[in-house]
Amino acid sequence: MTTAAIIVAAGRGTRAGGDQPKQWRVLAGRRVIDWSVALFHGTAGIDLTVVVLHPDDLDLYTPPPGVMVTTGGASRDASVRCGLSALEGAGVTRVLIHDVARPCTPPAVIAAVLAALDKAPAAAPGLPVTDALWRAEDGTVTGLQPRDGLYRAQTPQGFAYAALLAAHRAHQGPAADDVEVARAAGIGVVITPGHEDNLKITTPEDFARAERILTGQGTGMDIRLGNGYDVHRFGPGDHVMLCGVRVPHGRGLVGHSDADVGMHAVTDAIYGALAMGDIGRHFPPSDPQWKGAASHIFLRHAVKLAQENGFMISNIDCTLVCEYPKIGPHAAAMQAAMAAIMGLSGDRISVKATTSERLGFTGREEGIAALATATLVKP
Ligand SMILES: Nc1ccn([C@@H]2O[C@H](COP(=O)(O)OP(=O)(O)OP(=O)(O)O)[C@@H](O)[C@H]2O)c(=O)n1
Ligand SMILES: C[C@](O)(CO)[C@H](O)COP(=O)(O)O
Repeated sequence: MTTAAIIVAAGRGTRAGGDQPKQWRVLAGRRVIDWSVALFHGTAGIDLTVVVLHPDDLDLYTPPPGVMVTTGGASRDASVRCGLSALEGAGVTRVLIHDVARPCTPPAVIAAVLAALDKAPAAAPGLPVTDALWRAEDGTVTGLQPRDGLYRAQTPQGFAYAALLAAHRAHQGPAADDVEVARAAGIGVVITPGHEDNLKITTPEDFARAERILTGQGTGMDIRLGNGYDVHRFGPGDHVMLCGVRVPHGRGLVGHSDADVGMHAVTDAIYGALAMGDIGRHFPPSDPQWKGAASHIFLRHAVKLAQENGFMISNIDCTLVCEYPKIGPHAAAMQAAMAAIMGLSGDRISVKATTSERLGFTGREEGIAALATATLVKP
């Protein structure tokens, strides 16, 4: 079984506007064509990739090693025929045809088409129409169009190679896509799951949406990661505050506030994920009102800032670095204390510890260090 992908890229992109066809525009740091080729070239299940270019564009494209280039025709179906012909004699058994203008296709969409081709001669992704459909004239609704059984067609569309080549050669007149050509030749086409992110860049507005998807923001989720690091030195005292828990110890930690080094690292991780500075910026040590302050004030502030900016805290991971006190016996209480302050369930907070093998300032028991990571999600 040899599977090829044909990427049709010979269109002029007239509806998308701009001073060059849409496949040459840069989105999220890469040209549209490069995103689309990368969906297939070097991907498991795809053995060969062919890019079909307009004759005027040949100089614009240096194919990655292993990618074939051929020239297209005056219409999409003519370009597909050029791509299919270029593969003759290459031993190809299955072929996927993809629009270069769909650079955001989720891998699962491609995988579903390939899987369906194991059992059917043709398969293509589609999305059921969910909105009501109107008929209209001059901007006024003239009637309703039943949407039952209607799908929005996407690519890649997959076929047994020889059957599609024969279907294209026999086809008379234009065709919207290869499913139309295959059906005209009596080939049944299975519908596989499409995806909203699999948009075809058609109009100028589509570029911004495609860019959001390609930068990971089009999933509807904005995911941020922040880290925090803090150190406090030991001084006189009979306990230390660590992650909201009073832990008996022969010495205390020195600081402007209660010196809860773990909670400070967690707080800074949240500020970091929000790109909103650190504790020192929000609670300056020069301000006497924070002298001896309980550190949950800082953590609550960071959590509130996250909420005000539309983020929920997905998880926190905090590591305390010290020889003593031993953290293990208190870790569960620390998790519970921070979960209560942050309004999270305990399984989203991790508190763990390590020694530094007696090396460095923590190894010499001069102080305690803490590192933390926070993941914030805006749904
Ligand atoms: N002669 C053509 C026409 C279209 N296509 C390709 O077919 C796909 C779908 O077509 P469409 O979105 O309509 O692209 P364009 O034809 O470039 O756009 P427009 O119709 O706005 O000019 C695109 O990947 C396009 O490059 C092609 O290879 N050869
Ligand atoms: C093949 C196709 O992408 C299916 O949706 C589409 O038909 C091609 O684009 P066009 O805008 O119809 O030319």
